[in-house]
Amino acid sequence: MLIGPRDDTRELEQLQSDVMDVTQAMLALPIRLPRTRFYRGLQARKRIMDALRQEISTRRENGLKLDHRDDFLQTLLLKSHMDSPEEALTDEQILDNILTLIIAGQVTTATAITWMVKYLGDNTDLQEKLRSVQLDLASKHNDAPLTLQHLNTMDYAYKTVKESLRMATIVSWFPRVALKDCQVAGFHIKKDWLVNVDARSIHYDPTIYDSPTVFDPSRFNDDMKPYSFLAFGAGSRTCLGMNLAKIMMLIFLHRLVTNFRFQL
Ligand code: HEM
Repeated sequence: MLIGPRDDTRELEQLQSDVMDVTQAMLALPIRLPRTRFYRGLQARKRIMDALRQEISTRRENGLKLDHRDDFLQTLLLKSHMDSPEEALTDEQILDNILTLIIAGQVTTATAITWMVKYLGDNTDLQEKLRSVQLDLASKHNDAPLTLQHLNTMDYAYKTVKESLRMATIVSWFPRVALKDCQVAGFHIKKDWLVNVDARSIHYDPTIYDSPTVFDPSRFNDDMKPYSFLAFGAGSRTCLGMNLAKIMMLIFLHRLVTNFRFQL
């Protein structure tokens, strides 16, 4: 989707391991010494950028318009090719955009799906209920390939996705800098203070969610308090890939429960 399918398995494995190293470095102490997690992340980032640079130059050599790839890198390249020089993205900006989307979208979604499988494996009664709803939907759709319209009818599955995201809280906190003195819920916050929004604590707050440690998709039958569900953040920095992630999780869930029965 971002840079098209990779033909070379070794290249793909290297990319996956590099993405993992960059992700882990983001949570490491910033010590630039060989063998540290941070240093490994920097090296991995450089390898990813070099590989992407190589990909860009190959596509340019092949002639962008003749190279009929249907992925995000191609879209950015074609756009920068057609834009006026002042508006066009530089290669470095294109590379940064692709790397951001790989890092922000890959491990988050994979981790969210893994937790969803675990919660359903632990709660086989809910899994059974979901299976029956999804099989019923599949038969109504005559087992046709899934479309957005189909996904929009998957109410219980969507609540299962949300409940998994609440309990797993993949991005646990969002660091911010206060731009001016302000008050939040009676607390005085001074300009330049570092503030952490603790999404996990909100997701497990019993005054917001009844029995917060219980996996219960039906809790989302009721209207929610504003800012009580922060799996994708909130406000102007809300996750850019939120809808894509929800779609990927829904499709995975549908395929999983309509084909397998599992327990952990
Ligand atoms: C289940 C999967 C995902 C979760 C839980 C998730 C979570 C988040 C959260 C909490 C933020 C806000 C961070 C903050 O406010 O500091 C965020 C931002 C972002 N996410 Fe996601 N994300 C997911 C999937 C994706 C995907 C699939 C993509 C793209 C392909 C993506 C791209 C981004 C980008 C670009 C931002 C930064 C937005 C900005 O700062 O303007 N995410 N994500």
